[in-house]
Amino acid sequence: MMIFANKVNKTYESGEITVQALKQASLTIPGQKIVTILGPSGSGKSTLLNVIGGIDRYDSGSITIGDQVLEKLKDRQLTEYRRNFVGFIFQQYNLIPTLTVEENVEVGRELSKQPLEMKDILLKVGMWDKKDKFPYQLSGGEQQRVAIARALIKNPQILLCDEPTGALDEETGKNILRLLKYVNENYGTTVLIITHNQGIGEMAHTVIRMSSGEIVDTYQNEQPIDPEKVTWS
Ligand SMILES: Nc1ncnc2c1ncn2[C@@H]1O[C@H](COP(=O)(O)OP(=O)(O)OP(=O)(O)O)[C@@H](O)[C@H]1O
Repeated sequence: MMIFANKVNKTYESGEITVQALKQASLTIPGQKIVTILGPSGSGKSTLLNVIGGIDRYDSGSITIGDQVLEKLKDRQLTEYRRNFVGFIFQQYNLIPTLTVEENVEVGRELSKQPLEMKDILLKVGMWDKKDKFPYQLSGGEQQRVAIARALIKNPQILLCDEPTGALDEETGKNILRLLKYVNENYGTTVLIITHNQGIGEMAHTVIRMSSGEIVDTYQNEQPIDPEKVTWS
């Protein structure tokens, strides 16, 4: 699903301070790609992900996802868009501690109109044999696999990942990147990955660099490398 943003602006007001988190941000991302968003802390990466994902509204400009123009959607339609088209993955996994692996993933399934099969998804992420465990009984990498399953079971067109490997060591992090690549190749999902790790840019089809709310650079990798070969930092 194609993502198209044109001159998007977003400001946050907190007290007397105004922060312009997105300044005239424009980009075009063809469908079914892996895209990484690089940039220093506070450069607007999460804000960009949140407006694309329909978590947050923007002040001006336009975002088109497939055939939906987000600023034209009413709140209820934006919620529907988010539920049916978008999966989110965060650094902190955000699993519900009192629910098992399967129950956590069920939360994602119930949100969607066209969910995938529970067993298929848990097998794909390698968590079927641990479906009755609780989050505290799992390693960080396993918890992130469950979070990915919860996002994937919705069968989203777009998977938005905010520092998905930020809390993981190199080996576990690369396993998660391999899983994201698998998802992109086998489900045709567009995968957007925010990262501080420049090396992750090498496995993407497209790299977007942000600074002070602006998209300063976008480039394509002719030959994205395998996640195993990513330089970790
Ligand atoms: N809800 C909010 N209220 C007020 N200011 C905010 C809010 N969210 C973000 N900001 C500000 O907007 C700017 C961009 O923040 P954003 O989180 O998008 O940056 P980022 O590049 O994702 O940073 P990081 O890498 O640290 O997560 C920052 O100056 C931040 O303080």
